[in-house]
Amino acid sequence: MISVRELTKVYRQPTRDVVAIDDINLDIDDGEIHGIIGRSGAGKSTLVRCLTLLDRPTKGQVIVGSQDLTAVSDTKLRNARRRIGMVFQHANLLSSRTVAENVAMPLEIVNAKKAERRARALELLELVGLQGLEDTYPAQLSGGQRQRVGIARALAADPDVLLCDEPTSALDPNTTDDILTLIRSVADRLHLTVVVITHEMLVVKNLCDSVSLLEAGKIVESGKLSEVAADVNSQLSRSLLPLPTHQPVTADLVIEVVGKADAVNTPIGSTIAAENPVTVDIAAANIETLGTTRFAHYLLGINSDQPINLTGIEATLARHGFSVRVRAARGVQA
Ligand SMILES: Nc1ncnc2c1ncn2[C@@H]1O[C@H](COP(=O)(O)OP(=O)(O)OP(=O)(O)O)[C@@H](O)[C@H]1O
Repeated sequence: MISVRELTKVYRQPTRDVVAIDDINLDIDDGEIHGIIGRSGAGKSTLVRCLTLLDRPTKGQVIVGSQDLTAVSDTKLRNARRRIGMVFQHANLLSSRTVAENVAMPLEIVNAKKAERRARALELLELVGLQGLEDTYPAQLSGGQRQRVGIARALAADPDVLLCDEPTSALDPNTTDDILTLIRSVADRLHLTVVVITHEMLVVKNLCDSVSLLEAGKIVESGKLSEVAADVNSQLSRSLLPLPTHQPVTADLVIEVVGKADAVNTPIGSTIAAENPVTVDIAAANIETLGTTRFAHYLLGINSDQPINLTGIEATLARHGFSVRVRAARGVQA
């Protein structure tokens, strides 16, 4: 379990203070993959540095397992940090060292014997699918292979937590998919808790169990992927299940609805019209699988020759687990 409590980082500048991280609270369960998504300047890099205590937070706690990293002395911190393996955007491998030597570097710091380092490196290289490449040099590898070496190196000291900072931002789409699949499989096999910092929704969609949205140093939304996706009012839901471009909708009532795609047996329009005296047009739709669940996001234009009972429509949709957001209403009963 990782717990972040009231984490705050203020950079004091001569003319003003910059609050880069603003009172963040977060709990990540053991074995969970949690994505923290934010735009440029949201505070992602600062958060990574504070989580690893490379930068001392101004206030707050970072608790890994039962150890409060903010409470340990600088000398003990080096040991405590070994529980967190780091994966970066660029693997930053040493070009003068072989792949196996790069993987084993964290073990040099703890004075592991040469044979032990080599054995561990070979084991990890097999885990990340690079068996046979142990004696090659980084320059002989592709970007994706170098990132695999970076992941193996992050696992060398047997961490409990993997902290991935923009792990796929420098990779092409196919290699991104491969690396995300690899992170998922090593996390499952080694029962790691993973924190992924990213600006790419694709990473959240394809890798994470839960997600937080970071904006101006604050977490403004957070939850299990399936929960945030199902909430039509959440910004994350709109990014996870974006509607395709569509014509402007003119109708008495225009609503967006999100829910589990398999929760309705008949098309959504028939489901609503069966219980309400209205006609329903689907103006746009997106059905996507997140984790193991298929979600549907619809934009619906609803018309009737009598005043529309919005509460009745919401009740029908709620019974099927759909959340509703009203975009425009002009023929709706008060
Ligand atoms: N050392 C520093 N001194 C002063 N301000 C800083 C410092 N580091 C970061 N900041 C400020 O803190 C805020 C968050 O920056 P940070 O680099 O953490 O964001 P980010 O989400 O990682 O952005 P990017 O994706 O562009 O790297 C920004 O306003 C930035 O200008």
